[in-house]
Amino acid sequence: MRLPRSGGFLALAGWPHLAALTLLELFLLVEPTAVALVTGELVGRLAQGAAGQGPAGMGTMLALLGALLVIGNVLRATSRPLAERAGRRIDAAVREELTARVLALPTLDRVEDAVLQDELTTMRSPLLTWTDEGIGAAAVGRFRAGLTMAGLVTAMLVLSSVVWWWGPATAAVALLLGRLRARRWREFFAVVSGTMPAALRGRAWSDMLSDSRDAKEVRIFGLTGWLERHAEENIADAVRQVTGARLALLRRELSVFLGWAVTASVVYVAVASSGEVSVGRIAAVIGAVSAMFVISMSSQDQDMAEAAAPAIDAVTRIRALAPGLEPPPAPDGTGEVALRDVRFGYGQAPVLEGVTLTLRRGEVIAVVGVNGAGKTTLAKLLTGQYRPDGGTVVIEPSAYAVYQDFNRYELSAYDNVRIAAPEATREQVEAAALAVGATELIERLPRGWETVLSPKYDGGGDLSGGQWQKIALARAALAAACGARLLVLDEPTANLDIEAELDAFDRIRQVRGRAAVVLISHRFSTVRRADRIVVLSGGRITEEGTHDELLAASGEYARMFDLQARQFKEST
Ligand SMILES: Nc1ncnc2c1ncn2[C@@H]1O[C@H](COP(=O)(O)OP(=O)(O)OP(=O)(O)O)[C@@H](O)[C@H]1O
Repeated sequence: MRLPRSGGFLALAGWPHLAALTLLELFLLVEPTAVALVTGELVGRLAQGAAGQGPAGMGTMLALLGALLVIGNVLRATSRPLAERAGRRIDAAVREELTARVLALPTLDRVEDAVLQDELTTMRSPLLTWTDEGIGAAAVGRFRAGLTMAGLVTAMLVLSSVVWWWGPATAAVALLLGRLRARRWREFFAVVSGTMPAALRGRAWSDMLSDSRDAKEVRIFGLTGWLERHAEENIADAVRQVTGARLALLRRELSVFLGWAVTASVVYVAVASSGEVSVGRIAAVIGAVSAMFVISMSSQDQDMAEAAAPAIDAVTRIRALAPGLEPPPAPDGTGEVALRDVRFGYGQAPVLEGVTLTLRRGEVIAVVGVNGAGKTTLAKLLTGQYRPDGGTVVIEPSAYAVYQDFNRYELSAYDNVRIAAPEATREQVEAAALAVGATELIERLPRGWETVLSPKYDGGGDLSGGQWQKIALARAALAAACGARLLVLDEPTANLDIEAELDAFDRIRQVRGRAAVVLISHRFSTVRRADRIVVLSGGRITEEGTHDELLAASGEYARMFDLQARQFKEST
């Protein structure tokens, strides 16, 4: 069942490559038998010469043999790079296709899907394929393995020219031993695949030892020994299983080789006792048996296909898992982004239920609620990263969001801001930084705007949590300046001190233009300045209004506000 699938991958190498590879491989497969035939003929004529009949046509035969050997060696040297190139082209095409498929997934929940992530890990894992180019190498390998049949047929014809049944009999043994060997390799790779989860777990543990993000806590809490123990436990178990399987494979390989030795010996004895007098034919038969042995046993290509089988299966499943979805509904021309009676949950239990919310252009809406109330989920629904389970969300296509865990790109400060609107001009980028008060901190960096924001780079710099948030706010300001109609700010100022947060909030208000701003924050000093405040509780919007209206209503908002105000007074 695997053949058509790898055949499908093969086409990705491109027809010119495949045609060149086919011609070259066919020549190389027929070449050992042709060399055997010409050598046999040459030896025969030499024997005739020794018998006094004169070495007729020796020059031509020698030239032919020389040409075969030279061309064979040149093409053999070309064959591997050509096959590798074809394999790499296939890998590149598969990567491109899968990346496009995952990027085309309209919602984040599909990308986060555990099954999809597992399949992607399996597909990429060099542990499975033992090479970075597994699928390509496998598809080309299987193709080359198919071509070996041509070599087998040629060698078979030579053997049958002496005694008709020798050819089919030897070829049958060759095929049988080849299949046996392939099955052993399949068993071996099944063991390797089985150890994948443990090996990946072990790698995850050991990655924590060297990952710079984890290094701080690993050292502070003295976790090195603990992590090493877990890494070793998982990896040692995987290595033990693979080593055992490898030893078993070696033993079985030996028996296959012995099988061949016996077959070759039988043919040689049969030739010797057949009364065949032509030295040339004897040499050709010996050459043909050797060629058959080489062809059926050098099945690395076949092995490669076995190794990559799980990766090929994973790609097939990813293709099935990640079909395109209908695009979300676009704004209906009223200029309003809206959630209507929305229901959403990550699993069985709903996180949001019956949520209806309309955002007006230029309005600042604050969303408040206790931890886990569903504020971030609401933000992700608004920007179309999740699809609701029920109700409708009208998505604003030109939205920009800054989440709590916004990306800290290992790029220059300039690119870290510009990334919000890659088409922005230098003036716009600098104006956005100025608007949120980030200019000074950027200009103080070792190379100013060109400083890479990562200490991993020579001349790179790092920023404090609050400074990073100013970069993220500059992105939002730039997006607004470049036409974003919706800004979602999910706790973008949590690391700023109160004064800096109020200042940042005022600045965002100033630059928002016609964009609606959704601000998620736990700080009521900022929240109270929003045009409208919604309270999320138990998955529903329980209160909605201005700060004064909500205080007057004496509901949950008023309670949370009082609590925070009291704490603030007590601490000052
Ligand atoms: N990717 C996810 N997969 C599964 N459950 C999730 C996921 N993200 C959030 N949740 C769950 O959904 C609920 C709402 O989470 P959400 O992050 O929206 O809350 P929040 O109000 O933003 O909380 P916080 O104030 O702590 O940031 C929580 O119970 C959380 O555990």
